[in-house]
Amino acid sequence: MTQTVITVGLVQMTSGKAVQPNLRAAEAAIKRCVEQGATTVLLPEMFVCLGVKNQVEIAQTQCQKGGPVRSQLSALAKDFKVNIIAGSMPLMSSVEDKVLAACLVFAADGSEVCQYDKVHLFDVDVSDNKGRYRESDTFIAGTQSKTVSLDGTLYGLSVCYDLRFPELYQQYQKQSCQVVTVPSAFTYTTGQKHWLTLLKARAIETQSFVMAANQVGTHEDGRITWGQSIVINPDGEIVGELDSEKAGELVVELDLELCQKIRQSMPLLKHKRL
Ligand SMILES: O=C(O)CNC(=O)[C@H](CS)NC(=O)CCC(=O)C(=O)O
Repeated sequence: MTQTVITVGLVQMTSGKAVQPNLRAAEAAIKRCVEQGATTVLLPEMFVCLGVKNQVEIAQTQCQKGGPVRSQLSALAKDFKVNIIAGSMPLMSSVEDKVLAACLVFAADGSEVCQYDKVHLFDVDVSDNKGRYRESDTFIAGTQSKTVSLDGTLYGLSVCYDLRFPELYQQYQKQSCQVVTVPSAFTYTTGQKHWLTLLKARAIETQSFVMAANQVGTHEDGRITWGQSIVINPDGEIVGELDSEKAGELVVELDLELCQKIRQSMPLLKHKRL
């Protein structure tokens, strides 16, 4: 049945390099979200392993189909009867020694229902303690937008640096997505400057809810991420947010009728000329 008000959860965590402790932290956080009524939970980018060099090995031995990560997430979804939009994890690609940054979606019956591969790779110099980010050294870019319907709500999927490329979200607007998801590991430096503004812009432009779950704090590889996981409504207002200091969960209600109301009173899609 299609619901007009849904309850969603976002997980903000400080992922380290080892897979199992990260998975256990994600599991505990998902459980807390479900206890607060969430029926769909979003995990951040690379919740499974952040800042590692052996992504290929992790993809092959832990994130492969039927492997420990995907079986555990599937079991979690089924046991807690919750949809899980699993931020991202490294998955094998058709290119040797390169992995995809994949956002897998698990429905509440435990089935894997969608895979979105991060399209824009973060090959950027940032004035922070790390300085140089070259995601394409280990990752290969996806090429397609992806939507997924969960309990009758249509979600448009993206990951982190994708947020800076509005044309991806314009596709989700054209497909009438009600929610777009942005699991992230935004740096502290760029997050402080750009995170909120970009997320608000995407919500206002697409007239949909934006759910953004971010990594937070100082990670094992020394990098610092921004936190401030947040939900913004189609009118650009903040529905709820976490702080930029510590791990936690955010559970909020989304009134999906607001998408329709806003789209009716200001029909951006109809007014598009280019
Ligand atoms: O590499 C990993 O282990 C996890 N992946 C990430 O941290 C990714 C790629 S380096 N980070 C971003 O895309 C940050 C984007 C950002 O901060 C911005 O757009 O300003």
